[in-house]
Parts: sequence; structure tokens; C-alpha cells
Amino acid sequence: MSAIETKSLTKSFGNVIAVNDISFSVESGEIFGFLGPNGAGKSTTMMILTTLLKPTSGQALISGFDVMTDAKKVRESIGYVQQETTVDEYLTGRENLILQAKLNHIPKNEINQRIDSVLELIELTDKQHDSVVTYSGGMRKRLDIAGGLLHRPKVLFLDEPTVGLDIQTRRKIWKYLKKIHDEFEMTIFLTTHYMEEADQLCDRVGIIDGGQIQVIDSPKNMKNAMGNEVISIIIEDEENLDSFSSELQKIEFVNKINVDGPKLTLFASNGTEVIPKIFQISSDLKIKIVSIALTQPTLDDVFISYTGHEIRDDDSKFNRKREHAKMKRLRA
Ligand SMILES: Nc1ncnc2c1ncn2[C@@H]1O[C@H](COP(=O)(O)OP(=O)(O)OP(=O)(O)O)[C@@H](O)[C@H]1O
Repeated sequence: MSAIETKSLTKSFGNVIAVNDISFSVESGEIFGFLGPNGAGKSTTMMILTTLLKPTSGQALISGFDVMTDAKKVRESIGYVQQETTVDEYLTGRENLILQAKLNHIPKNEINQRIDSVLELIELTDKQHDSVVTYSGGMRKRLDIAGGLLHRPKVLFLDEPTVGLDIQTRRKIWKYLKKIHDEFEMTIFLTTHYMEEADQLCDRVGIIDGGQIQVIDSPKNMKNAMGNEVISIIIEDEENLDSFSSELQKIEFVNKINVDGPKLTLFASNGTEVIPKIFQISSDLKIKIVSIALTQPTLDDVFISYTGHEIRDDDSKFNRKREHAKMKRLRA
């Protein structure tokens, strides 16, 4: 039985189809990531899977339980860590976890032992009696994750677990998530718009854009399928872009081309043979190349290949939300 299974899942908000007919399954023990830009439909999917939102049509099963008809059983078998931290900053770390344990109806005689073990796992034992207001962003996130583990869920959902954190803190969170996954043999479903996060953490990744899944595979297979090399070109003037692109397509060893404004990305199996031909064609068409680079494929290239555009690291929405929450706290 799959840990997560969706069949033609769809969610509309008025005219906006946030999630458009998506079907996928996640096997037990997998770390599975939904990778997509802001507004792709990641959070909406996760809210349906965690029973917080009803789908417009289609079906979703968690550990075999239907999110619509068996919502209570679904909630018992999942942990959910939201995008913004939900910890109370005027309580200590331990007090937050006690509150969380009570909300999850954990038997009284097990609460202390479970809290001790999750605190140790995320290395917050030393800080447990300090107010959360003194914690860094990364420590708050770790505490939030710990709260989601107390009832020992079979499937852990994490919505953008490292959004707004710096890269070192992000890497530390990845380390803890891998540790949690190994220790509890847990299925993890996460959403992210960070390529490196998907690449480093996930066994398989689903690329989602415009509410639809474009591809699902392991990061390694996705990169291998791109061909051996990626040639990124930026041209000065887009006037002859169409003829330039169609001539480039004819070059031997070029498997695929994506055009995004003045930026062209070529996926090729023999880049060093291709580059002189690119210069020949640009010279014939009187197109000025501003820059050209030959690299190995990354998950960024996979994303461009399937969606036709780059994923943008837009943390501004998150930062605005955080500022808003801060202002509310200051006013209170
Ligand atoms: N409650 C709502 N009412 C109307 N439209 C919504 C609502 N929630 C989401 N949407 C729209 O649905 C689409 C998908 O949004 P969703 O939040 O799922 O995307 P996302 O990939 O999680 O992006 P982000 O990382 O920015 O949260 C967007 O166009 C969004 O504006």
C-alpha cells in the first residue's frame, strides 16, 4: 500500500484552478518533494492531503485512508509542519512541546520521555528551558518539526521547511530531516522552491507548475535524461530569435532547446562539438552573443526543460508574511 496516493485531484478557487487533475503516489519510507515556484499549487495540494482543505474533485488517500471520508484516521497518521512556525515564543521550548503533546492526546505517562527523545534528536536539549523568543529562526523551525513528531506519525508533511532561512541553517535542517527519516523510518512529503533542497533531500521529486505535475522521477534520473551537457546562451537582441533557435535545433547532438527571453538553454550530448557551430550560426544571422557557458545538468536545467522557465527564489512573499506577523505581535 502506498503512503500517499492521489487520483485526478483538483482544487479550484473561483476561476483559479490551483491544483489541476494531479495523480501520483508516494511509497512508504520515501522522501518525496513537490518542487515548484510560488503559486504552483504546492500548499493547496498539501492542505488537501492534511485534511485542511476539501478537493473540488478527485481522491486522496493517506496510508489507505481517504482524506474526505476518513479524515480523523488521516490526522492520526500524519504530522504537519506549516510554512510559518507555529511555536509560542513566550513559552519555553519544552513548554511548547508539552502543549503539543496534550493537543495530540499523547498518554500522560509517555509525554516526558517522548519530549526528551525528540529534543535530543533535533539537538535542542540544552535550550529546552529558554523562552522561544530567544531562539534563532532555525531553532524555531527545529522545534516546530519536533512538535510534529511527538505522536510518531507515519507520514510527515513539511510545507517549505527552510523558506526564509540562510543556506547554512537550511543545510542543518536537511541533516535533521534525514536523521528523523532514518530513525523513525518515516515517509516524508515536502514542498520546496529550492532546487538544492529537492536535490539533496528527496528520493523522488515531482515538478509542479501551474497546478499540474510536469514530471516525477529521482533527481539523478532527471539530470541524466537531460543529456550530458547544458549550453546557456544570452544574446543581445531578440530580433532574429526564432530563426536562431530553429537553426540551433538542427545542430547534430542538440537534443532540446528552451527559449526564455534572450536566454537560450541547449541540452546537448556533445557540447564541445556544438559550441563552434553556435558561433557560426550567430555570425551568419548577425546575432551578438553576450555570454555562453557549458555546464553539467542541474535540477535547475531539468526544471527549465519541463516548464520553459526558471524557478525564481522569491522569498519576498514569505518575508512580507513574517513582517506582518511581527507587526501584529508588536501592536499586541
Ligand atoms: N484561498 C484561496 N483563494 C483563492 N486563490 C487561492 C487560495 N489559495 C491559493 N490560491 C491560488 O491558487 C494558486 C496556487 O496557490 P498555492 O498557495 O497552492 O501555491 P504554492 O505553490 O504553494 O505557492 P507558495 O509557495 O507561494 O505558497 C495560486 O494562484 C494562488 O493564488
